[in-house]
Amino acid sequence: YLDTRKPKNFPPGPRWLPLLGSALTVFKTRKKTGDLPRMANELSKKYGPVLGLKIGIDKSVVVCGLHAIREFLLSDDLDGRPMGLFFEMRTFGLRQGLIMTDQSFWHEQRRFIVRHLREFGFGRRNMSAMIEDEAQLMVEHFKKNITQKNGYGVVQMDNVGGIHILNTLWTMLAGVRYSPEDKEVNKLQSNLNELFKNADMVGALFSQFPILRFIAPDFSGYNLYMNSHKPLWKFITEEVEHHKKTFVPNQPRDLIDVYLQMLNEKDKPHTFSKDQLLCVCIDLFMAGSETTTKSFGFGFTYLLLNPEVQKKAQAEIDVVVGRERLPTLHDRPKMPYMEGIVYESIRMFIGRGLGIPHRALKDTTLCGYTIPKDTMVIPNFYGILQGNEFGWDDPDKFRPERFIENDKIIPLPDNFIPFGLGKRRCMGETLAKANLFLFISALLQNFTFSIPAGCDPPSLDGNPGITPGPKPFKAQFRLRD
Ligand code: HEM
Repeated sequence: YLDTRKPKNFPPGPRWLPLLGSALTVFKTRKKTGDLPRMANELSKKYGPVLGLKIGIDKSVVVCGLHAIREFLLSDDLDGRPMGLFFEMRTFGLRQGLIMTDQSFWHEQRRFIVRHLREFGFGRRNMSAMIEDEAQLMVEHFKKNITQKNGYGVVQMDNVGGIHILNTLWTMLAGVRYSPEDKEVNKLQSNLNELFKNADMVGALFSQFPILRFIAPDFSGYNLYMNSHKPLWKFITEEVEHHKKTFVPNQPRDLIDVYLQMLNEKDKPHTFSKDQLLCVCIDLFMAGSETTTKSFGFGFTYLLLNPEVQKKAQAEIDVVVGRERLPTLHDRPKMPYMEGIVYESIRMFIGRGLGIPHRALKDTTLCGYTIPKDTMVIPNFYGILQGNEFGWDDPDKFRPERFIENDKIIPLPDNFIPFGLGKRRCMGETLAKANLFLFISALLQNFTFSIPAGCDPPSLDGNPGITPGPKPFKAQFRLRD
C-alpha cells in the first residue's frame, strides 16, 4: 500500500502499482510509441509537461515542455546527479568523474578540467588548427578507400567519424591520436555503441531491481553492462600508467600530466585522486566521441537521402572556400548553409532522446509541483526539438534553411537547447560544433555521397538507447568533378 502512495503534490502521472510503480504503463506506452522520449511525450499530453513516474524503486520525473525544461535546467536545487548502481558502475563502481557527480566535488573537478583543457587548446584558436589537421587526415583516409577500378569507395558511414572525432579531444587530454584503422579503439567504440543501444537513460533493468544482477545477470543487462566497460577501463588505466612512467615534473604535455602534477602536490584538495583521474578520462572518452559521432551519423543519414542538400552545401563551399584548401573555422560565418547542416544534424540526434538525468538535491518545486529530495528528473528533448508545437515546420525534415534568413544564421530559437542550460550545460559544445562543421564540410568539398547500389536507403528510425544512434548504413562516395 505504501508503495502505491505518491508524495503530496507530486507531478501527475499514471497510477503506481506495488513493486512495479508505473512501469506497466510506461512499458505499454513505450511499445505503442516506439521509444522512451515519445512515450513521455504521449503521456505528457494527458498528464501535463511535468510527468511523475515511478519505475521499480526509483521515483522519477520526466520534463517535456519548453517552459518546464527551462525552469528545471536553470534550478540549482535540481543540479544533482542520480545515485545508484547503474550510474556508478560505469566508473569502477565509484561515484566519481564529471558526468555523474555533483555538488562541491563536481564543481571543483569540472572547473579544474575545463580550465586546464583550455591550456591545450580546448575552445581556443589552436583547437581549430588541430581539427583542420584531423579533417585533412579524414579526407586522405577516404581517398585511400576509392578503388581505381570503380572510381568510388564504400564506407560504413554511421561510425566512420568515430576515431577522428575522438582524436580532437584526445590530443588535448592524452597527447595521442589514433589511426582510423586502430583495432583496439575501433573495438572500444563499437562495444560502447552496443552498450548505449541496449540500455537507456533511466537505467537498465538491474538498476531498477538490483537483486536481478545476482539472479538474472544476463536477462537484467548486468553482464553486458560490465563486459562492455572492462576493455575501456583497461585502455584508460594503461594510458594513465604510461603517462606516469614518462612524466617529467613541470613540463605537462597534456591534461593527464597536469592532473598527475596536481596529484603530486602535498596540499591538494581531497577531490583529487588517481581514481578520479581515471573516471574523468572515462567520462570524456564517452561524452567526447559518442555524441558528436552520432550527430555526424545522423547528418549523413539525411545527406544521403537528400542529395539536393549536398549540392547546395557544395555550391556554398565552392564560393567561400574553393577547392585549393580545406574549410577552416574562419569560413564559418560566411557559410550559413553548412552551419544549418550542423544544427540539423545535432537536432536530429539529441531531439530523438532524453537528456542526462538530474537529481533533486533537496525538497523543492518545479512548475508548482513538489519534487522530493533525491527524485530523478530527466529532460525530454524530443518534444522541443522534433515536435511541431515549438515552431518547427516539418520537424521530421532535414532543412538547413530553417536556421537561415537573408543569407545569415538566425538567432537560435529559445527551444534549440541541444546542449542543455544552466550550470550542468555541456562543456563540449564548442568542440562538438567545430568538429561537425569542419569534418562534414571537408568531406562535402571533396566527395559526393550516395546510397550504394543494392543497399537499402538509410533508415530514419534510429536506435533508441542511452543516447539515440543512427541505424548502421553504408555510403558510396566519389571524388567531385
Ligand atoms: C553534438 C554533440 C553533443 C551534444 C548534443 C551534447 C549534449 C549534452 C547534454 C544535453 C548534456 C547534459 C546537460 C545536463 O545534464 O543538463 C551534456 C553534458 C556533458 N557533455 Fe556534452 N554534448 C555533446 C558533445 C560533447 C563533447 C564533444 C564533449 C567533450 C568534452 C562533451 C562533454 C560533456 C560533459 C563532460 C558533460 C557533463 C557535464 C556535467 O555534468 O557537468 N559533450 N552534453
